[in-house]
Amino acid sequence: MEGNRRLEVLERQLCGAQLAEAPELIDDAALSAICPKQLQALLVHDNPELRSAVFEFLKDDIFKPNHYLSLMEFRELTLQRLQRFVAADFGGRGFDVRDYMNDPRRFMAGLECLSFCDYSMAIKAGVHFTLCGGTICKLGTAKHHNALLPKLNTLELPGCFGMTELGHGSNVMGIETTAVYDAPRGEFVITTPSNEASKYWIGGSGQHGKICAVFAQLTVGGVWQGPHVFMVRIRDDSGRLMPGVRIKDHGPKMGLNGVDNGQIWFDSVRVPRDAMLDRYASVDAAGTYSSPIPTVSARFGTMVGGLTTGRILIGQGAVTACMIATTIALRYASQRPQFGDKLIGDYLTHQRRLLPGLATTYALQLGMKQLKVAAFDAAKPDAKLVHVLSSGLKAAATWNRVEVLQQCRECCGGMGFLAANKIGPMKTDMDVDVTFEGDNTVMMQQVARALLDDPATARLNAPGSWDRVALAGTPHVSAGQLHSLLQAHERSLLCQLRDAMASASSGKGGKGAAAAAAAFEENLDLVVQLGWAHVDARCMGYMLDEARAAPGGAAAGVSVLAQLYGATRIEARLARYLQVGLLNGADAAALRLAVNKACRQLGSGGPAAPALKLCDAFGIPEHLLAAPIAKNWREMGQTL
Ligand SMILES: Cc1cc2nc3c(=O)[nH]c(=O)nc-3n(C[C@H](O)[C@H](O)[C@H](O)COP(=O)(O)OP(=O)(O)OC[C@H]3O[C@@H](n4cnc5c(N)ncnc54)[C@H](O)[C@@H]3O)c2cc1C
Repeated sequence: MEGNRRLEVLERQLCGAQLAEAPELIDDAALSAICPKQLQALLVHDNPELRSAVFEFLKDDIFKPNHYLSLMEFRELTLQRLQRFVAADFGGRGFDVRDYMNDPRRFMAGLECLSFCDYSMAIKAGVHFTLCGGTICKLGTAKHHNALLPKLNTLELPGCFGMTELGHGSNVMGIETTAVYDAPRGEFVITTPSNEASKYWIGGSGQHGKICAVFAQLTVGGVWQGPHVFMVRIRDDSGRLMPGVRIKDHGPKMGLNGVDNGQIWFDSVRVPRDAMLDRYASVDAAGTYSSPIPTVSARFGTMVGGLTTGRILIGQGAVTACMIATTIALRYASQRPQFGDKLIGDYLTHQRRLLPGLATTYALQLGMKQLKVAAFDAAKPDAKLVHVLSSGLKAAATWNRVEVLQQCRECCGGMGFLAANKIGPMKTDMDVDVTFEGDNTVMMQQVARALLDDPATARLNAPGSWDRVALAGTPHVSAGQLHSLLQAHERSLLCQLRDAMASASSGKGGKGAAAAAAAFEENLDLVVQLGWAHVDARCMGYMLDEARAAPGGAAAGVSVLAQLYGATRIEARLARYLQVGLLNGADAAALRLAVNKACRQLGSGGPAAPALKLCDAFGIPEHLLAAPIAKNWREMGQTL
């Protein structure tokens, strides 16, 4: 009897793949209620006047794309663009690096707008203002602020950020450059002890940089104190290299060629005692080192923990790129027929390739919004939350960008390959965002580590089997079902990793923390999946919160996309859901049909497709869309 029932269940599950009917994800009434204006207010939520002023400023001819320039001409143009930016007054206050401390949202908003125009300009500005200027702001004290920030504001002192070395990228603690205090002369001596210790990839150092925030291992009175930051002049006012400084220009890269990256060696370069950024540690004239933070690792963690703005900007830039590329590709799809009258946007494959990316772009934009609230608005920011969100969202946003831009490029066919249509140059210029400001694989490990270190993890129960959330046979899949699936998926990974580490550390021959760390490494594939799972569940939660609080026309748009987002994130990781029993074969089949149906609802209808309204809500100014196929492809080569 029991055997028969099991056979029946098995049969139902196997046949379910054919029999499932499409449950509804999206309600048609919600689609017609979408209001782009209300949605835009929800998505872009701070400094509207500054944003409009920067967008207006970017109408100048100097910001028009020019794909015919040589490497050196492009670098020169990028520098000139930045000079224009620092000279602009943007309705009265201009752009001020001190806003990194005083008004971080304004600081972010000003720089965010540049990535709508050109990534080289955005990154050259980011290196100068955020990495160099922000480091001075956060790790320096009044003497550094007063002496350096006014010169950064005018670009009199183009700044660089010297953290990475040839031999030490992701492992920043391992850098080898040394700074030894010479008490009789009251100076630090900065040295590159080996070629592997040369500063590598340093943005702005190849040609234009004059000052660099150099990370070096500090020794005072023979005692090693760990990495600290020193402001070192690398070129004099007329642009000649300083004594003891050697720089090799990296030359052409696969993209981002408006930025002059370079490699730097320091040969016993002497800098005054004041060159050390001393907010968290200082050395007095007699050579006494002091810091309120007792250990090297805690001190370094505090120093780099204060520098998350750059990481947030990179994540936001990736979301912006997805907005631009998706808008271009969907607009083109809504006008371009192929095989008779059928618009390419009406093919299911097209909808399947573009619309999950649109939903993810919304999810990540709302995730970035919450990250900014956590990082900049709280009276006392929750450092752990900021760390988890900034690491996870940076990785998710940039990996998502890789996928979205590739799909958009392919969906535009040959037109996607034309530089004038913007997607291609964005793809090559931005490819590095998965690597810099924290390599994505390493970032996802940081997320997982923080989750596993949380004492609440130890109390999570891991059931023998996970409760299935039945999608097959229901007429409608609710947001609650999707969200609880995403959360259960995250919990399943968390429990599996926690148990693997716990049994390694307590098992026979286990060696406590070292054995747990080895188990973590043994399961790095799951570790990265956990990072993703956390971001997916959090973003879905943020979307649902926004939908509950927003006015009707915005709530409709967010909840429609939350449905597609949740469903497609689950679909992308289906193997795990099936493996742990959160879904069965019939649910998987039903999910596929539900996603197909939702994509049809959003993407069909040519220029009237609801997806286009959702793109309008990004509020991208027409002059910054700058792709002829986003306007009227039939006029290519004539008026466009
Ligand atoms: C265009 C560009 C501009 C840059 N600008 C600057 C700048 O201005 N200033 C600056 O200081 N730096 C800069 N960088 C450096 C950048 O931050 C580093 O490239 C980055 O930190 C990665 O280091 P890496 O290149 O040595 O790669 P590695 O750390 O060697 O990583 C190589 C590969 O190994 C993997 N890996 C590494 N460690 C682990 C691990 N623990 N577990 C699993 N996998 C691992 C990574 O995922 C990656 O795929 C720039 C880089 C580029 C490309």
